[in-house]
Amino acid sequence: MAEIPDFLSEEECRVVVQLAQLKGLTESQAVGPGSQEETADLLELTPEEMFNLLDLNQDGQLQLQEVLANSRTWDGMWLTPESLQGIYAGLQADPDRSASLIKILMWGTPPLHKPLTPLSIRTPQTSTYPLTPPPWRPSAIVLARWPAEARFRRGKSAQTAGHAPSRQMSLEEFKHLSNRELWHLPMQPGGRRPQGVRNSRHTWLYQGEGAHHVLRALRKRVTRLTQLPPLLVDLSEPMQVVRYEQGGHHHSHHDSGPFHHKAACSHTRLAARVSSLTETFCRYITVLFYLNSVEEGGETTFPVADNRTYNEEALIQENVDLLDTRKSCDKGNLRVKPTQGTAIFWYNHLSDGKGWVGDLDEYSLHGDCVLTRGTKWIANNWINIDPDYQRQARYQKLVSPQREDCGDSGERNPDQHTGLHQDL
Ligand SMILES: O=C(O)CCC(=O)C(=O)O
Ligand SMILES: [Fe+2]
Repeated sequence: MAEIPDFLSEEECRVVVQLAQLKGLTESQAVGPGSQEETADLLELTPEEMFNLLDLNQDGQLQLQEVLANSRTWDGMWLTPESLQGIYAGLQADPDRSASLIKILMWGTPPLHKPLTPLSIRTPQTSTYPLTPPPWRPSAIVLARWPAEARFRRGKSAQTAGHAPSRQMSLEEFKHLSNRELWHLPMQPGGRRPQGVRNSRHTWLYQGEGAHHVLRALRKRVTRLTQLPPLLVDLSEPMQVVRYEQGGHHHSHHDSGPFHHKAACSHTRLAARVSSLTETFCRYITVLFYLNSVEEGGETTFPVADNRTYNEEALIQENVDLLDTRKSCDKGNLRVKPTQGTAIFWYNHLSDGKGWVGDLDEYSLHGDCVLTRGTKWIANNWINIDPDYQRQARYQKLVSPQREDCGDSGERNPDQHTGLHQDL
């Protein structure tokens, strides 16, 4: 991780904050105190419409697999194929796990998934991409309730094929899950409403042609900082601006997902020409700007930075959960105090050794400590690169054929990409 003081001027910070306010900020995570009813109201879908959306093969029955395939949850979390398989197996073996599953699927916060460590849920993402379709939200609940409901029949086709019996649900059965039930959220112990992975508001600011000159200048500066080809930076996500109020926090997470050939990257999904079960953000680099100096709390924490080994189990030990930034920020290895104009940046992936993006760097785990006084404004610039070189190349070709001369599109031998990856 590198810290760069005065990466932005005071004036630039002010402009970015104002542009974000002008655009309007939305709740970063809808699951949170008081949000349940509001979200239910927002979703204007009849049970038929919802069923139809979930019924991917349009056979008039909802297979468990179809619900799993739509298991995108709040806060943009996607489950890895391994996790899905684990959940699938877990559901069939032990229906009583449904209560914990609700927690995982709804929040994905490590403190809440403790009872389910064998399932190895490890893909909490940071934020909802602007295009996230709301209809997927209830699917997590449907899935969570799946084993608990007595109404499900066993899938005939799976049985006759000699596989483990799979359950499926008809529209009539689906309708029995009333709207209230669909939106049911379990309380935390003590009757408290659930706390989200993240407690903030955010918006997205486009930085391409026609955007405010400050935003465009920042994009250019990020290009110079990362020394990546401009096209890669230009084709990345827009700038995300986040505002935390007092009490705001963001539990520790990875900005990018672990790489699976079976999973598509959100940004190259359309070009991937594969129907994949899961999708993940592929964010090679994070550049985070502090837009104001924070009065108290709100540090960015890197709980395992510089650790010699990374062990997921060791993150949660003896009542200390290093991932819970509400409780354990003081136990992490590295904390950065937000200072206006400072940028920090880090790689979320390792090199594949051939000059391209490799595995997720688990040490890039980070979060935001609770803001104890004042307001905190930050902005994120994520540089998206698909660890699958051919998919990235296809994507670039598809979205910017006129820019092939930039030297980063077209089919090339992946072994030849020396110079693109910047090692720490
Ligand atoms: O607010 C911070 O300091 C960290 C934010 C973060 O990690 C994110 O938005 O992904
Ligand atoms: Fe993050």
